[in-house]
Formats: sequence, C-alpha cells, structure tokens
Amino acid sequence: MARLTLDALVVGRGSTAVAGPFDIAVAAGEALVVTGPNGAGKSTLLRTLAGLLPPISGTIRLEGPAASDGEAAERLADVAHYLGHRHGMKSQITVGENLAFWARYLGGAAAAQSERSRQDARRGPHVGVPTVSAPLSPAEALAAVGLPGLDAIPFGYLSAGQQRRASLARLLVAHRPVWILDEPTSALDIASQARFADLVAGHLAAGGIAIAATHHPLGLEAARTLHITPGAGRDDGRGSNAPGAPALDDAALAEAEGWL
Ligand SMILES: Nc1ncnc2c1ncn2[C@@H]1O[C@H](COP(=O)(O)OP(=O)(O)OP(=O)(O)O)[C@@H](O)[C@H]1O
Repeated sequence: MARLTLDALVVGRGSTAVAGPFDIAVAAGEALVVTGPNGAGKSTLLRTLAGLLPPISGTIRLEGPAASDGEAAERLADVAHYLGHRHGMKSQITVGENLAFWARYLGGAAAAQSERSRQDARRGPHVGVPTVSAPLSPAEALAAVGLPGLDAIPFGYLSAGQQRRASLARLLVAHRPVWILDEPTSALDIASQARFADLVAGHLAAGGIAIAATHHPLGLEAARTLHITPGAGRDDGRGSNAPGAPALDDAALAEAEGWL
C-alpha cells in the first residue's frame, strides 16, 4: 500500500523557511486538504512535494507506488501529477494536443500497460469514474470533466472555467497515483465542483492519494486537513509550523525557482 510521510519537513523559498515543520502521513485512498491564509505557504508546500522546490530541511518519504517505468519510485515527484495555479496548457494548440502531451510526458510505460487494462477497469466497481489504473484518452477525459467534443478547439479559446476543467482533465490522461492540486476548483461553477469531487473520490477509491490546497470546500467529506498558520500553526493535531520566517532573499528565490 502506498504511503506518503512528511518527517519534520520545512519548506521555503530559496534558503528561507516559509512553513513547517510538518509531520504527517497520508495513506493510499486518503485526501489531505491544505488550508491557510494568503501567503501561509500552501503553494510552497505543494511545490516542494512536487519536486519543484527543494525542502529546507526534513524528508518526504514514499512507500509503495511504482514509477512509470515499473521500478519502485524513489521520489514523490516521480509518481505525482502536479496541477498548479497555472494550467500547464499551451493556448495556441488544441485541448486534445495539450492532453496528449501530458499523457506522453507523465504516463510513461505505465500508461501503455494501463491502456490494456482499461476495458477491465471500466467493468469494475467504479464504472464511469476514472481511476489511477485507467488513464483515459483526451476525448474521454474531456467528456469526464464536462467538455465533450472540445478536443479540437485551441485551449486559448476556452472560457476561464472551461480552461480549469480542461486542465483537470490532465489528471485523467496520465497514470499517476498522487495528485497534488493547487486551488483545483478556482473558476469552476457549482456543477463542475461536484464533478471534480466525484473525480477525486474515484481516484481515492482506486488507491490514489490527493493533496489539495484550497480556500474553498472541495466536497471531499473524508479528507484530512492540514491548516497552515503563518508563524505558528497546527495540522490536525499531528504537527506544527515553525514560528517566524526571516526576510526573503530575492536572489536565492530566483535561483531556486528559475522561470517557474
Ligand atoms: N516566487 C516567489 N518568490 C518569492 N517569494 C515567494 C514566491 N512565491 C511565494 N513567495 C512567498 O512565499 C510565501 C508563501 O507563499 P505561498 O504562495 O506558498 O502562499 P499560499 O499559502 O499558497 O498563498 P495563497 O493563498 O495566496 O495562494 C509568501 O510570503 C510569498 O510572498
């Protein structure tokens, strides 16, 4: 069984601590919702888990899931799909082409293997609900997020909410057991928020893990919460945040993050 454990994890920008230490474990089938005010460090934590920022200190341990080449995953980033504030989709090419890129980029060998089991998965207990073991085609994924038939439209033509829904479809075309989601429901209407909750529920039911930062209820009833309070925090009673980060160093931040 997959299990993700954060041990005294402190996250930050450049060499400057922003939040933590975090001590928490998330098992397969569980969701962790990260909350906190603007600037608390939610995105910093998620980007660190996604491998886009180095931890200041502490460790991220992963047990269980295999990487796309079938080998045991060494890093969380190898088995995670990170969806940030930005959509990660190019405006000039079609939605379908964007999704096909993500399927190739993140799906790897497991995508081909899972393709063979797609028909079986659809006959399983979660018929119609995408699972970590059943990546969808771009057209299928778009239908699952309520955008059927839009795969040939340039991404830039979509409305703000449609763009968010299309970017959520990324999660369904690649085989990744851990979803790391930053404000996943921003710009979504009520029906789309409910559809998103169903997608996550299907992912968890198939043994996936979801970690989401949000300012809004996500409709994930059984989710655990990690609340980050700037300066001094709490996280379900299982961890705490370090007080007072020193001033940020712009040069170190630029070096750490590059164009991202
Ligand atoms: N690229 C960056 N360069 C410099 N500082 C940054 C950068 N991104 C974030 N920070 C700083 O890191 C701290 C945490 O920011 P972060 O984006 O993680 O907060 P957040 O909790 O996700 O906020 P929000 O709710 O506004 O999205 C803030 O003080 C912010 O100013």
